[in-house]
Amino acid sequence: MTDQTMQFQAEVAKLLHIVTHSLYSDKEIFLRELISNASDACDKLRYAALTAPELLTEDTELKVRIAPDPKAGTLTIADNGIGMNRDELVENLGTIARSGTEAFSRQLEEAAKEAGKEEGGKKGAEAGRLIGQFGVGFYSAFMVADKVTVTSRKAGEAQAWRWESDGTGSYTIGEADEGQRGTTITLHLAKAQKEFLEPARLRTVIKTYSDHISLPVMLIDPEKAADAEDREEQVNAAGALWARPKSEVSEEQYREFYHHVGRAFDDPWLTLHAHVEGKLDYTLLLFVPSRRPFDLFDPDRRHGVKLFVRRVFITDDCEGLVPPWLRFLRGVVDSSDLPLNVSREMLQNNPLVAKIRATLQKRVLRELERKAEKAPEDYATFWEAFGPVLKEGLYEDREAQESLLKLARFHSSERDGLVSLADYVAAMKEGQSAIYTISGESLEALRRSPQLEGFRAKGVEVLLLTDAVDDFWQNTVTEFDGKPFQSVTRGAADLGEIKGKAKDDGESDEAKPEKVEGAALGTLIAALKQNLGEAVKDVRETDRLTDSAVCLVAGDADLDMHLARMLKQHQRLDAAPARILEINPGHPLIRRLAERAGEPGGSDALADAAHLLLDQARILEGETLPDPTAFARRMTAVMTQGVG
Ligand SMILES: Nc1ncnc2c1ncn2[C@@H]1O[C@H](COP(=O)(O)OP(=O)(O)OP(=O)(O)O)[C@@H](O)[C@H]1O
Repeated sequence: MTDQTMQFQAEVAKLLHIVTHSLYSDKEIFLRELISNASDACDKLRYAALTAPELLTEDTELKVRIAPDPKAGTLTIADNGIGMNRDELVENLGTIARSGTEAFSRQLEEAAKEAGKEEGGKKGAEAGRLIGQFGVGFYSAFMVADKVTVTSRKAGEAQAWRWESDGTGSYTIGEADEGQRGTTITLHLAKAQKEFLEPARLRTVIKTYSDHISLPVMLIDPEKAADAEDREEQVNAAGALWARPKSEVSEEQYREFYHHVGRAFDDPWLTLHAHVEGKLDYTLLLFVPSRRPFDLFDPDRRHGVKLFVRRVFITDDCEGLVPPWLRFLRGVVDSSDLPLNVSREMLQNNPLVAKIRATLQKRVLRELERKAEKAPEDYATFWEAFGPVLKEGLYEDREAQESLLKLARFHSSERDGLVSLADYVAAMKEGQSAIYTISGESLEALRRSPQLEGFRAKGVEVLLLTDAVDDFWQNTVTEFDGKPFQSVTRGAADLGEIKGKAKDDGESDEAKPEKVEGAALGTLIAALKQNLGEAVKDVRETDRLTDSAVCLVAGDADLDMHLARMLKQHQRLDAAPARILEINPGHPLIRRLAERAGEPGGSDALADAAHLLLDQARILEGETLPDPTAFARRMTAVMTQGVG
């Protein structure tokens, strides 16, 4: 059968173009990527052989072999792992079957464009980071090779296949003669990349990036005769890194292991390595990345912790091992108690796994607490990246709630930087009984919210919540340290009870604007209600406004306004419940309207004004008006009167 020519999936073609043209720095990482894949392939074979031992009856010493051939100008990376059949070659090396691919290639293109401008440098590293994060691992071969040939025979199958490409748009695939199990990747090195034929250079690269790989990585010396005993040299330390005592593992080794196991390019922000002994014996080697992976919120995203049983890789998809709200973790759990032949199905609802998870969770939270205490600024960068995910735990896991509330940080209306709930409580004013919050799309928008005015005037701190998850945990978590959470856009403000800044500053009550009170206020409120009818739930005075005339808030028992808006946007709610229009009795406009309302025929005369006030409040909320035409008509009428 002749070879077939196939086109790369569009995204792959685009990535390849970027990989071959724009990444100037760190070309040597191609070797790390290919060794990493080879090691994974051996892990997979070892796991498959647990239930199908015939797969591993011959060629039982799993290893990776690196063979430079200076005469041919090629570098070969071979493994005797699981291998790939034709369909798998097409699927794995011709497409990227992952969600988020498009967003990724866009980011990459931008980073690459910038890198092009400055020849490598920081942006080059940025592109490299993105590549590592996405794990386009294999394609990095094209950073150094003009042509790549992959031959592979899948364990348990007879036919070997050859895949070949020069990295521009298409590849060929056809039957191959070689019969060795596993995958052999031959890189036809580009002229400028011949350094990767030198054993000394290869040795350094392997040592640097792949020392932690648990199977032997052998380097073949092309100068030595094929039958020479010392022709093959093991370059890496081999042996599971996580099984070593902490004292014997260097920072660099942890980092490189993290890159391998986490498919990452950044430095780990936190490394947690523990041998747990007792009723259960297991080892944890976990990492918190320093950067947020681009697909953290992808609903299909899984956690990145691999499960091993006595050094044998079992799965990277053990659902119960890590709570979803810690899905940013990377690393390894190696258990001595689970049976080696445990199937992935057996792992579901497994009590041993649940126990490991409980300890893992506790340890990670404890480490985070330590970091938060010892290095608050550093912790703040972590929180910015992963706080939104951790906060999911507030409603998903009641047991973790208390620890998570301690770990949570928030932006505030009164201070720069992030504050903890303990900080907040310590700064509460006399007479203040609740922890005030406001949620919305962005800090800027929230800071402009009219609902904050009265709080600001009194120096009462309000936590500014901008993550989508904030609306949800607030329905579950009712209090911290005995203080209830209270949204300033829902229910009444009890500012009257709080002794605020104004008084502390010695400002007298006389300085406050004159307020509409008593019957006059009652008449105005009645007039507004009459004119607005069903459009509002209620109209009432408030002390939460100082500069604005009006604002909207949700009723006590209703959904908070931001949540209602979000649900409506996502078609999860037909119509947001009618809100309460609050008016500022000290505002000149409200005073003027109150006078007008008291005159004969006042209520009818205020029809336009009532609707304009409501529309204005809606605009302040960033909402679209239900009837813009009516708004324009009323506005024009009022302006005409005003100008006239
Ligand atoms: N040496 C190999 N042996 C067997 N399969 C391989 C080998 N190299 C790559 N593959 C297969 O090709 C797929 C794609 O590899 P690639 O390096 O592009 O990404 P990846 O390893 O899946 O990265 P990530 O884990 O970040 O998704 C792998 O998932 C694996 O299934």
